[in-house]
Amino acid sequence: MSGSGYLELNGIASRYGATQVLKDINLSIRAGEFVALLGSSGCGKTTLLRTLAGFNAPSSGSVHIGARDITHLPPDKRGMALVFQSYALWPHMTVDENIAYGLKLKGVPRADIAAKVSAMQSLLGLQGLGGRKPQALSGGQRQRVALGRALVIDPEILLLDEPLSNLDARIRLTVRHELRALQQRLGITAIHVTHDREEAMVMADRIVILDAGRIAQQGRPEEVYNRPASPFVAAFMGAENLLKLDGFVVGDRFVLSPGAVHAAGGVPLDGRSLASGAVEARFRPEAARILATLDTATPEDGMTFRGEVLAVTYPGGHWRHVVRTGAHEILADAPRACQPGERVAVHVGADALFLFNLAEPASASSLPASRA
Ligand SMILES: Nc1ncnc2c1ncn2[C@@H]1O[C@H](COP(=O)(O)OP(=O)(O)OP(=O)(O)O)[C@@H](O)[C@H]1O
Repeated sequence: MSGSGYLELNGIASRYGATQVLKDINLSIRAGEFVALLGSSGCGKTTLLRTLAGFNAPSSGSVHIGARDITHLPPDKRGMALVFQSYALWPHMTVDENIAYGLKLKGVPRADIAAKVSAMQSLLGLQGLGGRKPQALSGGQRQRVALGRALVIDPEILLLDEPLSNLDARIRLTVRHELRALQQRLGITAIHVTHDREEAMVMADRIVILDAGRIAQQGRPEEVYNRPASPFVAAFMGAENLLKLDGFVVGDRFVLSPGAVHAAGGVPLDGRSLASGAVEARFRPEAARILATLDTATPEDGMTFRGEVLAVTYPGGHWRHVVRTGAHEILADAPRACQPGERVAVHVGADALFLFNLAEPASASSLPASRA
């Protein structure tokens, strides 16, 4: 074991035939922690969860719970429960029977089963539904039955594989909070697979972002959101606007060189590892501020560029502008609508500007190959 966590994954690699899916995964999870595994489709989230559950054997590496090596233990001996996206309830069984299922398999006495099932139904707000079959339940109720079936066996670790993605948007928001509150109340360790950034942000103590089978970054939600460690994480966390710029390190600042459509600017280094040369600048649409007039003195902190509004939409709460700057297009949100054809200046503050060194220098006058 390498870390001091409760659940430890060391050097986990996994393959399907010749295809390597997980590469050198090292993860140390504390008891009672809620960890979200976040990543785009096919990056290996489910494979990692199945490896934890014991359904996939890793090709190398180990899994420990405390001092116990569980790498080769069968799923039913791991003290874990898995909840799927599809709920996987038995259609011919009632709610009571579905929840009781794992207890029956364990040979728990009937009277104890009845008491535990009833307690679980109270906990999950399923009272009065015990006699119904799954098809007579709403999606949210089915999801709670699936959770009840998982939790009733008192697992040490709860594994959740996109359990909310079949719920409609409104119920999903409620169940997110219910699930998180329940996990905290029971003090259970939870690992939750999702490709939904907001879901991971609001539910998890820690987010682990996977990219092509590797951990791209892990940290508290606000850390990965505000301090993305790579262009991939920045883009995945919503900073999809991309400009390529040049700059140089002066003392504790990275100074951005002026170009044909952007003014000089800069950011405090503040722990960023940046070298003089070409950089990729990423930022979120909501971080871009459309300045009142082109004559506004350009702030030194951050970056200001000129452009032309191409299109305006109203997604709710703000106006979203497509702005052409140089040969490229970015998205910028504003509380008021600018008109297509309007010439604007756009400012992005230093805090919201994520800079990463590029291998090759970019010309300051040729702004980025950005939005696909
Ligand atoms: N049984 C299998 N045999 C071969 N390849 C597989 C198998 N299961 C998954 N894969 C491949 O392994 C890769 C990772 O799959 P995995 O299901 O872990 O991804 P994921 O991140 O959970 O994706 P999604 O969000 O779409 O569910 C994918 O390229 C997938 O096609």
